[in-house]
Amino acid sequence: MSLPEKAFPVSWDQFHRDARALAWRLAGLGIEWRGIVCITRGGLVPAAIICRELGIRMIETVCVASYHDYKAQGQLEVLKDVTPSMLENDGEGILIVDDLTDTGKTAAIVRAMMPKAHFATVYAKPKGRPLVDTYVTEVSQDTWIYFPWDMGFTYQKPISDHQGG
Ligand SMILES: O=P(O)(O)OC[C@H]1O[C@H](OP(=O)(O)OP(=O)(O)O)[C@H](O)[C@@H]1O
Ligand code: HPA
Ligand SMILES: [Mg+2]
Repeated sequence: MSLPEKAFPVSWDQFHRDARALAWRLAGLGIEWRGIVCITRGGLVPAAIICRELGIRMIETVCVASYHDYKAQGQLEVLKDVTPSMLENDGEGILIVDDLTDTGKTAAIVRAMMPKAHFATVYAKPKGRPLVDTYVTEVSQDTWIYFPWDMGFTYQKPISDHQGG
């Protein structure tokens, strides 16, 4: 298995804009949402922005973990299931939110819980894209997305140093 080599760093400002763009797309669908189910932990951040924009106040979580090591996916664990009221009518009217879909494994497990829910992510890689109904930006499979909550300020080498010039 090859690990993603390219980097796609995202600032707070960029993430806010992209999550708002996702909210605009979702608003355009004209669906009256029963509630949001966000996939922790990454889905908490876009869910906060989307529920504010769409006026949704019923927010639930499904707690899933898989990337225990940096860039490497391990065993997928559902740490907490979604509350039963979200599962009614196969999840119809429910908006599932995550920060991104990569291999699509997390999306597949949550979709199976609520097959009629609408699945939205801010970013999508090609393998995960078919599992998502609405997303904003696609990045290639060999790219790692660096989210602002995982980052700090560090010195950056000049580009010429990387080129060995
Ligand atoms: O499409 P996949 O290959 O399944 O990967 C996507 C998932 O991986 C990350 O979560 P992670 O399991 O790292 O947990 P976190 O949200 O707590 O960071 C990300 O937030 C997605 O939920
Ligand atoms: N960035 C951050 N977390 C992730 C990624 C990524 O590209 N893929 C799966 N979890
Ligand atoms: Mg996650």
